[in-house]
Amino acid sequence: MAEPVRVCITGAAGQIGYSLVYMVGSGAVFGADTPVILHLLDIAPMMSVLNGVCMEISDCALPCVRDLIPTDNPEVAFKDIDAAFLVGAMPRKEGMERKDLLAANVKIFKVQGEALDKFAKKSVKVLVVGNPANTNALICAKYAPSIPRENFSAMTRLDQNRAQAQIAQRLGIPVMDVKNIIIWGNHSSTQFPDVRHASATVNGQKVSVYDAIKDDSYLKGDFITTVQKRGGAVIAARRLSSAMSAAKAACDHMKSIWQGTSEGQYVSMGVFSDGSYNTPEGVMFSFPVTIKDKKWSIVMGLPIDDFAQGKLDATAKELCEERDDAIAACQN
Ligand SMILES: NC(=O)c1ccc[n+]([C@@H]2O[C@H](COP(=O)([O-])OP(=O)(O)OC[C@H]3O[C@@H](n4cnc5c(N)ncnc54)[C@H](O)[C@@H]3O)[C@@H](O)[C@H]2O)c1
Ligand SMILES: O=C(O)C[C@H](O)C(=O)O
Repeated sequence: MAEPVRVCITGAAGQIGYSLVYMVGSGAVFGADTPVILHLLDIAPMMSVLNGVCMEISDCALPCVRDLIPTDNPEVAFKDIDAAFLVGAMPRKEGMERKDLLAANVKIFKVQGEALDKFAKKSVKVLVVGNPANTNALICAKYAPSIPRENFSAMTRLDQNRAQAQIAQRLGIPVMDVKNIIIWGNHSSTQFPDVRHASATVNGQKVSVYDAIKDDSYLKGDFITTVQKRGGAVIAARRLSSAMSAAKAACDHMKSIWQGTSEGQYVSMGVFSDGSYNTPEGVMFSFPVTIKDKKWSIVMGLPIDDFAQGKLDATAKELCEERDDAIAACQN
C-alpha cells in the first residue's frame, strides 16, 4: 500500500461533511490503495456531532481509513496535511445570494489561511467549498503566503456537473458522453456555463453540443439560467443547500488535482487569474484547466465571441467587487 495521505475536512460535522467524509474514506479521491488519515475540524459546540460522524465512519470499516482525528483546534486539523477540503462555513438561506455570506464567512478563511501557513505541508492542495467560494479561496491564500498560491482553488465543479447533466438529459445520452463544458468566473448567479467548446457523443458520433442541441435560444437562455440558479432551486426544494452533490463535486475536483485530467479533456475550477482571456489578474476566476503532476494550466486559445465576452466581463466585475469587500472585512 502507498504512504498515507493526510486529509483535512473542515465543517466535518455539517451537511456536506456527512457525505464527504464517507466518499474520501471510501478511496474515491486518493485511490483505493491509498490509506488516508482524516483530520476532521469543526467548532467546539459541534464536537459531540463530530464524534458521532467518527463512530459511523469507524462502523463503515473502510479499508482506506488509517486514522481519524476529530478536533476543534486548527493546529491539530492542519498539522502536516497533504490536502484540505475547506467546507466549514455558513450556508445561505432562501432569498440570499452567496455573496451575502461574505461578511459572516470570510474571516473563517483568513484564520484558516494563517493556520495553514503555520502548520500544513507547503505542498498542501487546498480546495475551498464554503461560500462565497472564489473569494474565500483568495483570502485564504492571501493569509498563507508561504504556500504557493497555485495550491489554492475554489469549487465550480458542481456547476460543471450540473451543466453536463442538463445537456445529457436534453439529448437523452449518458452524462459521460458530454465533455468539456466550461464554467467561467464566479460560483454565483453571474457564472457563465459555456457549451461553445463542448462535445457530445450521439448515436456513436462525436459532435459539438451546439450541433447536437440545435437550439441557440435554449443554449444562450434557459440552459445558462438553470445552471446559474440551480443552487437556489435546491434550497427552495430542500430548505437546505445542496450537500450530496456538493460532496461529490468536491471529490471530483480533488481527484482531478491528484490524478490529473485525461488527454483532450478539461475541467473547471476557480484559480488565480493571470489575466488570461482579459480577466482581472489576481481574482480567483473559474477557467477550463488541464492538470498534470498536481499542477493546473489554463486552457488557452479558445475563441471568445461577443456574447461570451459580455458574460465574462459581468462575472469578473462581481469578483472584483467581492475581493474589495473581503479585503475590507478582513481589516476590521
Ligand atoms: N462551492 C460550492 O459549490 C458549494 C456547494 C454547496 C455548499 N457550499 C457551501 O459550503 C458551506 C457548507 O455547507 P453545509 O451545507 O455543509 O453547511 P452546514 O451548516 O451543514 O455545515 C457547516 C459546518 O461548518 C462548521 N463550521 C462553521 N465554522 C467553522 C469553522 N470556523 N471551522 C470549522 N468548521 C466550521 C459548522 O459548525 C457546521 O458543522 C456553505 O458555505 C455552503 O454555502 C458550496
Ligand atoms: O447555492 C448555494 O448557496 C449552495 C451551493 O453553492 C450550491 O451551488 O448549491
